[in-house]
Amino acid sequence: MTNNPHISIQQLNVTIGNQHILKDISINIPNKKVISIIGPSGCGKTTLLKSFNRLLDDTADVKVTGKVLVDNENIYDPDVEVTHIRKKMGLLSQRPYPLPMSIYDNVAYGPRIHGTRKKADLDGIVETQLKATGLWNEVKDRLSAPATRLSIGQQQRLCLARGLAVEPEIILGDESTSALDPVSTSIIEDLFIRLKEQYTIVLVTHILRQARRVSDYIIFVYMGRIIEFGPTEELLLNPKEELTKEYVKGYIS
Ligand SMILES: Nc1ncnc2c1ncn2[C@@H]1O[C@H](COP(=O)(O)OP(=O)(O)OP(=O)(O)O)[C@@H](O)[C@H]1O
Repeated sequence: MTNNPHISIQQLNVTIGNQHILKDISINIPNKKVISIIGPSGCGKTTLLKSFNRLLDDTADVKVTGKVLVDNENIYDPDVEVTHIRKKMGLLSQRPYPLPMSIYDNVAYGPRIHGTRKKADLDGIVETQLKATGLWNEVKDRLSAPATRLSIGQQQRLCLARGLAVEPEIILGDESTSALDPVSTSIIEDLFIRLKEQYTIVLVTHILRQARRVSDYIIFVYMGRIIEFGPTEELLLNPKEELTKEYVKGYIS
């Protein structure tokens, strides 16, 4: 599983102020799988996810040491361009944040920034990505309507379509169904499962049932350290470490 990792984290340590948040993290994230990061509140899940696309750069008083190799390139090398890294990754946050513009323009936004100008090309991208996220039939007759008129679940799928439109390789999700109703949650989960044919997907989730439904592998984090990493069923049903056992006990019983 780790022969050809998409993301390889080596001796990553993150300190914010005088708090040591992530401690000696080393892990290989396999290509084109869904990986869930689980663990108790405050253990460092979001910080770990943010380290993948250098979103921690925006945090005051942060110190990052170690390496995060994406496609064998250390994204923390001083000469690496952050925009180049971010283009490889789409981030889906807890709540959908559609841009204050039409449905069409939300999806076309990224490609336009990256230089796609022709209407026919943009039309093609918009249709492809709205289809990929199962929205096309729901919105094809109102592409020029404001994105904010969509339901929250539709907005989250639109944000996913917007991210996919710049052709990332990796999708990062930070509790990206936590604001959604069960039906929309299930649609997004199904999308993750489908999209892993093309993308590596790393999700932070509090919901162990969701981790079981969607992921191939699970990373269990506790107090800033990776305690266990393994195939989903194995980690949830037959964990090796006592701490993992304790954490998943509630889920099993
Ligand atoms: N910008 C920041 N400034 C100071 N401390 C921070 C900052 N961001 C995160 N932390 C601290 O880092 C630790 C890990 O936070 P993080 O958000 O990564 O945890 P989490 O596991 O995702 O938590 P939750 O499940 O509650 O979202 C926490 O103690 C948090 O208070």
